[in-house]
Amino acid sequence: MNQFSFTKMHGLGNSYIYVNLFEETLPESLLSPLAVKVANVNTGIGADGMILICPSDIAPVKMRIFNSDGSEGKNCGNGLRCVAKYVYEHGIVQEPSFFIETLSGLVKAEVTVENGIVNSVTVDMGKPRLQRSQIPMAGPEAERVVAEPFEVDGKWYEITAVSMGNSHVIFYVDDITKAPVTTLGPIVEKDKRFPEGVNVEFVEVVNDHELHFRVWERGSGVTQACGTGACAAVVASVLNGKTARDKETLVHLAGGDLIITWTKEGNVRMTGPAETICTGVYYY
Ligand SMILES: N[C@@H](CCC[C@H](N)C(=O)O)C(=O)O
Repeated sequence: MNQFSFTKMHGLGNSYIYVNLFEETLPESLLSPLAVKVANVNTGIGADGMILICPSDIAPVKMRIFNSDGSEGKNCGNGLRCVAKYVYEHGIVQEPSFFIETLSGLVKAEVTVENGIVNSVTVDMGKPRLQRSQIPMAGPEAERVVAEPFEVDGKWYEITAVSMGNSHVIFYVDDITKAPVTTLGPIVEKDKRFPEGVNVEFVEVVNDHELHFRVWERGSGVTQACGTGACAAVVASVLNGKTARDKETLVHLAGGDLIITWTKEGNVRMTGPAETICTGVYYY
């Protein structure tokens, strides 16, 4: 029987099984099936997926994220904060500010430390990608998708699409408690107009610096929080004239709050917590 050591961590209830590939070796062909297995709440450990903390040629560390259905995501905001906490607390990095490589590029993390423990992380998530071809979404390539009419099963909605390295589509709702997360979410996730699938977010605007947010994640379904999704929601809200650019926006997710700013320089900064739940050994 094979085995590996893991750490289960979460950012606002968005939990993953973290495997330190500085110390462990996992065959590439098993990564996707292992993510499905460890994520299973009955027969595995139980989580929204699996995240690998890997050596990198261009940064001190690289993150790879697998959703609970085994698909590989290109970015993960809550995962980045947890990876930052892990590598700092395990001495893989010594400075409080460092780069992390993702499948969609480099991001910069800054950890806030108290008595050797990281309790908050700010990640400069880089610039949102707004052209339709960058989402990617079917239609005229160079255009942005902002308040665009979108039909599902004979009903019309307005959508805004944003890539934070991974793809997001935002629907505005009047009352977040009535958002059709589990009904519209899975249909839109697999809609053919999004050839790579999409993370589906529902947003209620509270005021020009505060949003309520719920998510149906590509490959994982309902989660308590999605960091890249919250960043995309803030960008979408600026594009739709609902919140202000270069001003902190408080995003209320099911699992807690994130502070996000789309700066005038163009980058999106996200600040929030990262927590360790437990460590253990998984047998497969
Ligand atoms: N929970 C994440 C995003 C995880 C990946 C996503 N489901 C995808 O496939 O793009 C976050 O915190 O950003």
